[in-house]
Amino acid sequence: MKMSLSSVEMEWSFLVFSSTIFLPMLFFIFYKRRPNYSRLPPGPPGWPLFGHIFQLGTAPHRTIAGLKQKYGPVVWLKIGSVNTMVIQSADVANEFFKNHDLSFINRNITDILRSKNYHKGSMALAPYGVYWRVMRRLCTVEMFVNKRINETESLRRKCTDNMLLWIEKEANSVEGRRNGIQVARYVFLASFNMIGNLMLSKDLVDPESKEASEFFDAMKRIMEWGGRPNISDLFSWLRWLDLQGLRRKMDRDLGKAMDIATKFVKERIEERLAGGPTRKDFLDVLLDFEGSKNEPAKLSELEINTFILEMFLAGSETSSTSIEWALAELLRNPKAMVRVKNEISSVVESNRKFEESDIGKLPYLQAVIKETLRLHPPVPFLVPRKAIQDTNYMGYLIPKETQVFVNVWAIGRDEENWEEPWDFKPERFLGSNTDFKGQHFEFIPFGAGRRICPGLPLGHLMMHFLLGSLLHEFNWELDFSKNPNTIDMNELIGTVVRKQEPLKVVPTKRVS
Ligand code: HEM
Repeated sequence: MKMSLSSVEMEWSFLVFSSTIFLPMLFFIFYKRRPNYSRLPPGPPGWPLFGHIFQLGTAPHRTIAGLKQKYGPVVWLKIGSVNTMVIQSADVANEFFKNHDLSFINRNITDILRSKNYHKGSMALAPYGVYWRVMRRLCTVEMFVNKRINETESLRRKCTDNMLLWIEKEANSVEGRRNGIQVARYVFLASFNMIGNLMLSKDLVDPESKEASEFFDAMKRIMEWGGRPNISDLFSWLRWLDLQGLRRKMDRDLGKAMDIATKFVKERIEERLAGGPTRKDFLDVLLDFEGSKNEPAKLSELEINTFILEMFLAGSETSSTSIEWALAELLRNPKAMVRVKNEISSVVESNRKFEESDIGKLPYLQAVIKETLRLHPPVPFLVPRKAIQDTNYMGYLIPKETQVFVNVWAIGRDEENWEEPWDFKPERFLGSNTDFKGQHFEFIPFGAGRRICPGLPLGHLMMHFLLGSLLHEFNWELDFSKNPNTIDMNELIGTVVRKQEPLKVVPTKRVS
């Protein structure tokens, strides 16, 4: 009995001993290994109420990139009352898209995107759910699938030929010869018409028509309002005052663009009712849609109109801006210009046009496009995501509703991934398998994960075809007031980052 008691005592003393020695050790080990749920990512101190608004400057992607050195690749900001996390390196982007894509799958809907109920029909803003999945499926299976894209080559040919004619005409005018032409305007119109033909089987714009310039200007303004910081988003309780008048401006310009889209849809519905031809363009696909099981039976008029507009908004400015940056970089880097032109003339005989089928034989042209997108991603923060739930990300507890910027501009210029990251060097992509399809996180200008740009195959083709044709048909020079060192490379921040000073160039037609 005594023996057994002393063994109990011994066991007890052992337990007491072990718990005083080992438990703190275990706790220490556990605590050290446990992800740190209790804190937010680091970031600079902000102002009460305003947070970091005043510190972002005129080019927030550049300002925030500068914070990486001090705060690391995941930065926490308060933009007014909005919790904001910024991701700024390939490694943390990899973790974000591979392991947390679903937790951050929604979008942040700003005040002006509620104009005309745009957010209710938009796929880019739709929350993760049935409607978004239906529209994504239509995009990937019906519109941007390789077969359909290949079938519509002649439409892109027609739009590109028109663009080349417009450019030639203006280049030969007195004004064009003296001051050069704004090339991005023509590329925008060509991209716009390409999307118009795919969507609606129509050439929608002609630079000489009044409606064209009205539509073009409305679209440009919509993009600009979309990229402006808005007090209504920073302090939602001030929304009703619309202090900067952005909601009013958006109502006006989006209303104008919506009216034009509505007109086309109505015409098509009437044409179909009158027994007109089935075109099987994207509008027909939208009108023919019949949902199964939990899906909506048909798409509403608002959904169809908004979707059409969105394709133009998402596809034309991004592509034309990229081509403008590419030409500006080539003019600043004459060796690269000579090399890409030589490559094109070695593949495309001078007595024929540049064809889409040439693109695969032109690795340097492809590298020029990649290098342009690395240095000038048109959407530098991607389309901001939003946390659908509290999420443990990299040991930080990110609250529900936090908006997330993925700073692809900073990632594309990160010394950890790129040698001489500030220089335009297309050859870095030659012989490298790095591409922009969302698998190489050091280079994600089209995004990654479930919400990666669905228009990537079309955007890719349009950019190569348009730039290749421009380089094949013309020699490009700067107007007399500029030289390669004085080209203005400043950015104009909107939904898409454009060149602040539109590139003016003097084209000379190639002699065949
Ligand atoms: C240079 C060309 C283009 C670039 C750089 C670009 C870039 C992007 C980016 C960064 C996103 C957000 C991705 C994310 O959240 O991870 C996006 C989304 C989107 N893009 Fe593009 N894009 C281009 C061309 C196009 C084209 C040609 C179309 C269609 C005609 C298009 C339609 C869309 C749509 C509908 C979304 C929203 C997807 C969703 O939320 O699920 N884009 N794009």
